[in-house]
Amino acid sequence: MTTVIDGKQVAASVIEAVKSATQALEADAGVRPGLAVVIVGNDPASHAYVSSKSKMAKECGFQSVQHTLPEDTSQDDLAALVAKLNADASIHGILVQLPLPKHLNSEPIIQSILPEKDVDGLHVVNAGKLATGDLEGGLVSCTPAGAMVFVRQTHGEDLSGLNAVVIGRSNLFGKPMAALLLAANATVTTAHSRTKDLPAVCRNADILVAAVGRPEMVKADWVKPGATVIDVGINRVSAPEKGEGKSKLVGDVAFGEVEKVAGVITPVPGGVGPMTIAMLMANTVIAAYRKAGRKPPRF
Ligand SMILES: Nc1nc2c(c(=O)[nH]1)N[C@@H](CN(C=O)c1ccc(C(=O)N[C@@H](CCC(=O)O)C(=O)O)cc1)CN2
Repeated sequence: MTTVIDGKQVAASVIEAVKSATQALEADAGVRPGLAVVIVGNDPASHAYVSSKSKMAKECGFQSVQHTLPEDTSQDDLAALVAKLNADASIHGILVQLPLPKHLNSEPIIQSILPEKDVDGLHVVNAGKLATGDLEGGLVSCTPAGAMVFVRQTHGEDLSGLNAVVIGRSNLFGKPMAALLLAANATVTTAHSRTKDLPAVCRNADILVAAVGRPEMVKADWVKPGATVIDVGINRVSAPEKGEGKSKLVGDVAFGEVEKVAGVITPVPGGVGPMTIAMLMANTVIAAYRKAGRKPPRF
């Protein structure tokens, strides 16, 4: 029997743990976690994600601040806002929603966030800590941290002897996911658009993680029977079966056929996606604990 992971349910249990940790920190140190979310421009999907983040931060008991900047915001104005948030002692986490409008360069903006407030885990200091196996000292990118919760629930803490394949090598997901799997002792292959015979590489995986942004690319005959398949893709495709002009979300995995082969699989929607926001809340509470000189809980 294949297990279909319920990402909403797992995310809800992370959120409950974040709420308890927030209450404990306020009671113990008088500190309320503060999260600032910055969005530039008019992208509707980004606005939906940001309003979910701000709403969830409030639900967790945080001080939640949202900065909505116009499409024509300059690089200097955005940098000035980040500098202001860096200097604000009531803000423990800063997140700049990606992608930014095309005229802005995201890299210097991300690198200007103080590493201890970089709740997206994208600063080179946090990426470097993860790459060197320091999982306690830094902040880990939210989507891979969430995917890793599923992996731990399925296989436990120690992945010794298991082959893991991550398809995709982005800084936001593929590289940190590979580093997390390696830190848990898996034998890790990072595959990408230049990988030769990708289906054969994937068939070797006990844990297969797809993050390429190509709708339903991973087919049943790419998957080892019984493997754990984590789908990170979120692709909007047309769905004429739902009516003219209608669309639906699909992952990078052809769920209908892969479900019959995999041992464990995440759906899209309702798999890794909800964990992204839950782990952002977890990172914010971790940052607040550290600022207060307290040992943060593990999520
Ligand atoms: N600064 C960042 N920007 C972006 C990140 C990020 O982690 N940091 N990730 C994505 C977008 N994202 C959060 O920002 C995100 C994507 C998807 C979901 C989610 O819950 N998806 C649902 C489906 C939602 C829908 O119906 O459209 C699901 O998969 O079930 C949450 C957050 C890019 N930008």
